[in-house]
Amino acid sequence: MAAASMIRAPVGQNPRLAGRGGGVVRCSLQGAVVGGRAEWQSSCAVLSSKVAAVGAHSVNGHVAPPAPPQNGAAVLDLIPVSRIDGGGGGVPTKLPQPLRIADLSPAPMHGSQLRVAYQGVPGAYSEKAAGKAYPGCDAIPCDQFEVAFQAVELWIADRAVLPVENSLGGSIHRNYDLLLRHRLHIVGEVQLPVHHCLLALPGVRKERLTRVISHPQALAQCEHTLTAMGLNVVREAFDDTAGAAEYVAANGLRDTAAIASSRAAELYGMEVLADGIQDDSGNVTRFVMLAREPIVPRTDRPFKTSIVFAHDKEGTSVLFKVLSAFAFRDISLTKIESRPHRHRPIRLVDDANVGTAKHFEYMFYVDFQASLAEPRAQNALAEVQEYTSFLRVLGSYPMDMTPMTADISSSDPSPSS
Ligand SMILES: O=C(O)C(=O)C[C@]1(C(=O)O)C=C[C@@H](O)C=C1
Repeated sequence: MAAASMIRAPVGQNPRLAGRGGGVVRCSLQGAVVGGRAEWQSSCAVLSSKVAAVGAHSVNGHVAPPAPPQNGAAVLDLIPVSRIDGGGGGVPTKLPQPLRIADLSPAPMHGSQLRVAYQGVPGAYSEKAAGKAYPGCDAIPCDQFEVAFQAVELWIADRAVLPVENSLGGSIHRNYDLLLRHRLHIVGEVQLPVHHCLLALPGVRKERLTRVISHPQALAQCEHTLTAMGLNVVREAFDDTAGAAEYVAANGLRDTAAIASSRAAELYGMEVLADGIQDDSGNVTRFVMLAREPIVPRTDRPFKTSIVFAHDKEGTSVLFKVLSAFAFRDISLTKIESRPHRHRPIRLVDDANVGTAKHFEYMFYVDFQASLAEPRAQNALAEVQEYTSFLRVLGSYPMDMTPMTADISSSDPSPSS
């Protein structure tokens, strides 16, 4: 898997920089807004999500087609952007490259050279998950989940691989919300064993540490082990695990450790103070693979289908009826998640005698173990539609059947949809 340039949000939209009030910011990256998009003095290329939002489609000097073709669109090459001189000189160290014939060829559908967006920087677990999902792909780091969604929508990437749940930390709610807000399809899943290390600058001893930084999920997954190690120090959230390691290294922080992977230690010149610090040795994160088009569901291997629905009727029986539509057909549910209904978060129910009751309204996300190609799944969904006011199939895709103990670098390359 080749590393690629990073896609970043502009200063105003970057949660790493916004509202932290002296918290963790990555001082190694000097922010500047140039020509309507933010660029940082770093080795990474930058695409602002603001630019993406207004549809400028400018990537490192290249302009993507405003209305991408439906099939086999050209995928533009990401090259390092011009760097911004700290003194304001703005001397570009690398100019935009001319488009080549190869840049105009249709996006490959399998494996090598597929451009896969993930959230984080090289060394993040999401990068590893992208490599498991699409061996040999070009992994494209993005600074936010939302940017990874947009990168696929704007044809800058062919796929996105994003975490949705962890065996210790639970659901990654942000991605559930984004799945609903965007129109991408789930085309596969990968489950990645997550093995955390405590990283510090070479020569730093544990006793000197006053702070541990990492992704909130990683901090949660190591909470008890850190305490058992006597590390009752400040724990601070960072955008991703590898980014935390990079930050400690770039700023020479000798009082701060990061929780990240051993690959992050190698990449950023950090020392592993402790290995395997997750609270459970079977710590696993599940990622979904997203694409612009759905895959054709099949029945020759185990499939999972993910749906989201809402109902506008009162009472709990709707949920019961929906779930029984699967139970009666012997379809196992593997996951159920509820999120606040964005457009109608509260329902007021007037009761003449007692007053006004206020109920929260929810969107329900359900994963079930069947392919949409199976009549029993189609019938279950037809029934669910009768009970619900809104129903969307997020995807029907092959289940990740890789043994948990397998070394993913040598494992069966899973579904490459
Ligand atoms: O920060 C990273 O390295 C990530 O890839 C993100 C992430 C997550 O969002 O859950 C992925 C896997 C681990 O559970 C910890 C963090």
